[in-house]
Amino acid sequence: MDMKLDGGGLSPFRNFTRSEWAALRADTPQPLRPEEIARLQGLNDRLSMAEIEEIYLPLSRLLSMYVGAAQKLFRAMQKFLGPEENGKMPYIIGVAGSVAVGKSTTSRVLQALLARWPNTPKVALVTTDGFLLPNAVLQQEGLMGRKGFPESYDLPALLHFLSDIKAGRRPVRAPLYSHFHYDVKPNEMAEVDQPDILIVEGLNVLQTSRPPKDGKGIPFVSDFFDFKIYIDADETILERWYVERFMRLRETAFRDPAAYFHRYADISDAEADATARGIWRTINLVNLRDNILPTRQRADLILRKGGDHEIEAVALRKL
Ligand SMILES: Nc1ncnc2c1ncn2[C@@H]1O[C@H](COP(=O)(O)OP(=O)(O)O)[C@@H](O)[C@H]1O
Ligand SMILES: CC(C)(COP(=O)(O)O)[C@@H](O)C(=O)NCCC(=O)O
Repeated sequence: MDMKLDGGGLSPFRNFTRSEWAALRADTPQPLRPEEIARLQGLNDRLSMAEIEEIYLPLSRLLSMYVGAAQKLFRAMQKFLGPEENGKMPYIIGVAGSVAVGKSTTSRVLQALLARWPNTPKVALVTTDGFLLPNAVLQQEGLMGRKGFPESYDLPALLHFLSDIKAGRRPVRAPLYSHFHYDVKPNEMAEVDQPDILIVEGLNVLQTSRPPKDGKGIPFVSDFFDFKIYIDADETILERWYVERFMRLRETAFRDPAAYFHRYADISDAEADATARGIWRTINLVNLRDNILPTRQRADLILRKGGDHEIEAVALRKL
C-alpha cells in the first residue's frame, strides 16, 4: 500500500494487506448474537458482515489485548502506591479522519465489538463536535466558514473533559452537537460514568494544541489517548461520500422545516450537488489538507479505505 509513510526502512509502521490483516482474527469467535448484528447493520445499511469479520474483529482483538495490558499496569501501580489508591482509569481510544470518512460508523462498530470482551463490558462513545463553539460565538468571531478547524472548538473544555475522565472522576459530562440544528445543543449533556473504554471520535483528536498564549505548556488533546486510529481515504472518494450523504439527507432530515439545511430540500438536484461540493471544497477539504491529514503520522493504526468503504490496507505502529 502507498500511504507515503515509509522513510526508507525507517517507517514506524508495519503494513498489512486486507487479507493479511483478516488472518489476525486468529480463532476469535464471532461474538455477536443475531440481534446485535442486526443492530449494527441498522447503524449503516451498507456495512457488510465481511467488513465486520475481516477488519473490525481482528481490530477488537488487538485492542482488547492492549486494554488488558494497560489494566494490568494500572493495577500494578495501585499495588505499589498502597491500599488508598483505588479507582479506575478508562482506556481512551481516539478515532480521527476527514469529515465523511466514516468515523461515526467505525466508532459505533468498535463500541459494540469491544463491549463483548469480558474485561471491557462498559464502552462509552463521545464525539468532539459537542465541543464546537456555539454558532452565536462562531458568527461573532467570523468563524462560521471554519467549522471543524482547530479555532472552532472550545479546546480548554475538551482538555478538561479528557483530564477528568483520565483522573477517574464520575460522572463526567460532555456537551452534545445537533447536525439537524447545525449547532451545539444548549441544554443537553451526555454523561460518561467510568467506562472501561472511552472512544472519542472527531476531526481533531490527533491534533497538537495551538501554541499557548501565556507561554505555559498545555497538554495536547492527543496526549490523553491510549490508542489512536486514523481512517484514511483519497480526497476524490471523500468528496463523493460527502456529497452522497448530503443528497441523502436532503431526502430525509432536510425535509423538516426546523432543519438548518431545510432551504436545500427544495432546490434542484444540480443546485444541491453544487452546494454540497462548494461546502466540501471551501471548508472540509481545506481542513483535511491543513489540519487533519498532517496528523495521520501520529496514529497507532491507519485504516485505509477504498471507494466502497472497504478497508483495503492497514498500517500498525510498531515503534
Ligand atoms: N464501513 C462503512 N460501510 C459503508 N458505508 C459507510 C461505512 N462507514 C461510513 N459509511 C457511510 O459514509 C458516510 C460517512 O460516514 P460517517 O460515519 O457519517 O462519517 P464521519 O463520522 O467521519 O463524518 C455515511 O453516509 C455512511 O453511511
Ligand atoms: C461538525 C463537523 C465539524 C465535524 O466535527 P467532529 O465531530 O469531527 O468534531 C462537520 O461535520 C461539519 O459540520 N463541518 C462543517 C462543514 C459542513 O457543513 O460539512
